[in-house]
Amino acid sequence: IQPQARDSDPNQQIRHLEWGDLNFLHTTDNHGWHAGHLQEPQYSADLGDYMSFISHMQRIADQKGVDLLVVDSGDRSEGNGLYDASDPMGKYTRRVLRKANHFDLLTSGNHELYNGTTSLNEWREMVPHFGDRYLSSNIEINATGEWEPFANRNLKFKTKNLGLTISAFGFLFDFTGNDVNTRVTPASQIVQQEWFRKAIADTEVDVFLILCHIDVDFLELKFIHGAIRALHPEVPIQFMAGHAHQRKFRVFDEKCSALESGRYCETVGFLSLSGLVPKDKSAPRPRDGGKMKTFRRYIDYNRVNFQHHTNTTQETFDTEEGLALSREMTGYREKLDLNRLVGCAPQDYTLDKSPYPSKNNWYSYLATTLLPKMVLNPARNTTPHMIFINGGSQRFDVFKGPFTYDTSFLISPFTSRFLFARDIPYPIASRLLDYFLRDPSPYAIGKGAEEPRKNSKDIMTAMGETPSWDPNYDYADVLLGHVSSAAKWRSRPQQQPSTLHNHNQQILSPFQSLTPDYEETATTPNHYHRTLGYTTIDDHGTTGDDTVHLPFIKYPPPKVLQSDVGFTPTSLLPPAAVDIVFFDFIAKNVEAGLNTIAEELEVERRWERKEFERYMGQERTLTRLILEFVGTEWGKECV
Ligand SMILES: O=c1ccn([C@@H]2O[C@H](COP(=O)(O)O)[C@@H](O)[C@H]2O)c(=O)[nH]1
Repeated sequence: IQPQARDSDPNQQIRHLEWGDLNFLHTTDNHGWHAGHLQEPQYSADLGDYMSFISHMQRIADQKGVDLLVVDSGDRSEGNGLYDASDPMGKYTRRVLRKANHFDLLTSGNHELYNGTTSLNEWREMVPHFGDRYLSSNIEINATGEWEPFANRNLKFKTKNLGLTISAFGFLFDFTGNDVNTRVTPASQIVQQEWFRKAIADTEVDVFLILCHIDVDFLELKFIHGAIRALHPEVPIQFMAGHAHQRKFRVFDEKCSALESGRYCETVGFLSLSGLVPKDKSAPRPRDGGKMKTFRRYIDYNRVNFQHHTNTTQETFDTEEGLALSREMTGYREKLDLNRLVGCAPQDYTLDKSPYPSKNNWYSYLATTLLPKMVLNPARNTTPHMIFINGGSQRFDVFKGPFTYDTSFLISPFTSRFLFARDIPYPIASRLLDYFLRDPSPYAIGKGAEEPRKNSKDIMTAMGETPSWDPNYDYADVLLGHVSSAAKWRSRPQQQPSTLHNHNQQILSPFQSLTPDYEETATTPNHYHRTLGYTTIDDHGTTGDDTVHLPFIKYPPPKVLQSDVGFTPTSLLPPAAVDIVFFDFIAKNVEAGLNTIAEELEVERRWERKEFERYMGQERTLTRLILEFVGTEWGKECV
């Protein structure tokens, strides 16, 4: 744990783990948070603590004679000062991850590929270090003038204790925002390639393991599942998924499920498979033969929970390696000056725990206060303008109290530049937001619904080209929006709110009456403390989270926010034209939006991206602007 962080409340109710034959610890979308959450005790463990946890879990697995695999689904990059403040970015993050060397298997996310230097450094430093264990079945890189697989496409191996034969792959969703030095082949095409079909034709495999940076509800998983199931109706398939920044678990069939383990070092996913029978007759027989069973649990990322699950104490938990790694990260954080106090946030500003717009919402604060004050171009300041920011550019809540140099990266890590399109006729400009809201491009974080998904034509083509395609699949549910059994849980009959009480005998709000943990709440002994946290509902029901929490309400964040400067949009006399100011990250969307609207309004003018100009200097990133704003506007007396 880092010196500035605090341990979580030790008096919370924690659900246990059920070990199986093959067990997993899974992380995803850590985005550089390896030093832990300094302002949130519930997620305050760091990578050193996680290493100690892994070594105890490994000991338990060995004592039980079962297997444990530690896997990561990518997006280790971007989103925390430890990653973003170094030059080159990620220098220290990659170093500590190599030193920890704790992954049995890992793969890449989209954030390893947005920036060409990031993908090159990942390929140069991480891929050779992890060797065969770094899996990437659908990414290629051109680092030497030739395209080559980014990492190992498939790994077949036997587990240490039970000798289970695993065939593992690594997939990224159909991502298109990567730099030109990488290319991503859609999973629907990979499943038809010779090498993949040969690999899955293997009849010795006990478990197909698909490590992927793909949300459990994305169509890509159905393609992979369908391709394997067509050859192996009975062999277990396990997806270890990522990207949506949520805790999710989805059942595909009796022997196939997908676990997604949240984000930002808030969650370690635990999954166990029991009832596995190795095809290799010389392998030891697992004790618990019989029907296959899958168990999942989302562990809150803190030392108290890690100790609970390993039956250790403050005195017996830490390993030498874990402590050394924590110290090393403390040193890097000091070197990067991450703890420097910049100002004091006067209140909490949240991305999705308060409605947009409202006074506690960070996007609202940006739109009304910060952007108009900080996004400046002396030559154009007197021209009325609209500033557009994609919602996904803002990554984390601001907490009341110390705002450090590190915080600026947690909130807004990207280096996008401000561009502008000058003198856009108001009738066109005023329709842009509506265009963005209708556009399926990804403007927000990990939202499946917003990624450009396949249409029915693509699916029919793929089905036609794949003779062994499983005709029993209901593809319509993907096209219409998947309704998993979680929805059934949500809609099951609830007790009347007026009869509900929490453990302190306070009447719960109607919203809380919807919380899945209520049944347990009613029987929870009074001495347990409840903190706000995850109360996940998934395909196995309502008890996936290891810590029994009170729920927080989540509101939809804006896909794109608009800040109007120098005019009042409701005025009867709007300006004839305005400047449109935006991040270069959405330049192509602005171009498409302007042209689509112009066409709709039968205006002849068309715009090209090369006409867009710099609104501010290259170094004036939003991260910098936030730092300057906080430093001058918020004061340094934290109460
Ligand atoms: O340079 C960038 C890169 C990404 N974004 C935003 O992030 C999301 C994707 O993040 P995930 O963690 O993979 O969900 C993308 O949709 C953008 O909204 C950005 O703003 N700038």
